[in-house]
Amino acid sequence: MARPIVGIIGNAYLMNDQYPVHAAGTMNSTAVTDVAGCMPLIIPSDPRFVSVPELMDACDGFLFTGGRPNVHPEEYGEAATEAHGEFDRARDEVALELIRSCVEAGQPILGICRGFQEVNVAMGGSLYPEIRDLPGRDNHRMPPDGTLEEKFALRHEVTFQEGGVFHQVMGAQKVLTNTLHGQGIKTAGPRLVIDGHAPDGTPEAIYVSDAPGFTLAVQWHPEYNAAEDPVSRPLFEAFGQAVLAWSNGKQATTLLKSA
Ligand SMILES: N[C@@H](CCC(=O)NCCCC(=O)O)C(=O)O
Repeated sequence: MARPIVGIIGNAYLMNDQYPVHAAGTMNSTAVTDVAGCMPLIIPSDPRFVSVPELMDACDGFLFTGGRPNVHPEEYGEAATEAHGEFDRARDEVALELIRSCVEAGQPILGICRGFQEVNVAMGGSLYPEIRDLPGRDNHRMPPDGTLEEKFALRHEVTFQEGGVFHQVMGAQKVLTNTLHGQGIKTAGPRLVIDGHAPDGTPEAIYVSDAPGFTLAVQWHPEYNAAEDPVSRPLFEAFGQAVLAWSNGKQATTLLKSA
C-alpha cells in the first residue's frame, strides 16, 4: 500500500554561495520515514512554484521545518528592525496560508522551531525578535561552534500542562529538549494553547484549540535523533497516525465519489 505523503516545507539556500536551491535537513526526511511511517516530499516553498490548494491536494500532512530566516514582522503588524535579521518572504507567503488552510480543513501539521513560530503568527500571534535580550530569559540559540551532536545536545527541560495534550502524547510531564532559536512567542494567537514552557518561561509547545485535526508545534528540534529520542519518537508517531488517518479518510471519500 502506498504510504501517506508528508510535505516538508523547504528553505531557500545558496549552494556554494552561488547556486539557488530549496532544501530541508535530511533528519526531517528520516523522522518522517522511519518514525511517522510516511513518504517525505520536500516542497519548494515559493508561490512561484506551488499553490496552497495544490499542496493540500498532493500531500496528506505537512512538516513546517526550522529555518534561519525569521517570519517577517509585518505578518504580525510590526515594523522590521535590525534585530529581526534575515527574512524569507516566499516561505512566509506559502507557509502562513498553508497553516491556516490546514487548521481549518483538519489536515495534519507539525511545526518545528521556525515552523512553531509560523503556526503562532498564522493564527494571529506575534514574536520577540531576540529572547535572550529579555530580562530573566536564557540564551536558546545553538552554540556557534561544535559538532552536530553538540549543537543538537539536550539543553533544557520543558514542562507540559498536567493532563494536557503534550503530557498525554509524551507520557511525561517534564522532558529534556535541545534548543536552537533566537526568536520566541510574544503574544499567542487567540486560539493557541501554550501547553509547555522552558524553565525561563519561554513557550515551547503549542496547539490550536478546537481544530479538527493535528496541529502540534514545538520550539525545539524533535527531528534530531527522532527514532531514538524518547520525546521525538512519540511526537512523530502521533503525527504519522494523524497523517495516516487523513489519508485513509481521503481515500474513502474518493471511493464514495466514484461509487
Ligand atoms: N529563525 C528562527 C527559527 C530558528 C530555527 O528554526 N532554527 C533552526 C535553523 C535550522 C536551519 O538552519 O535550517 C529563530 O531564530 O528563532
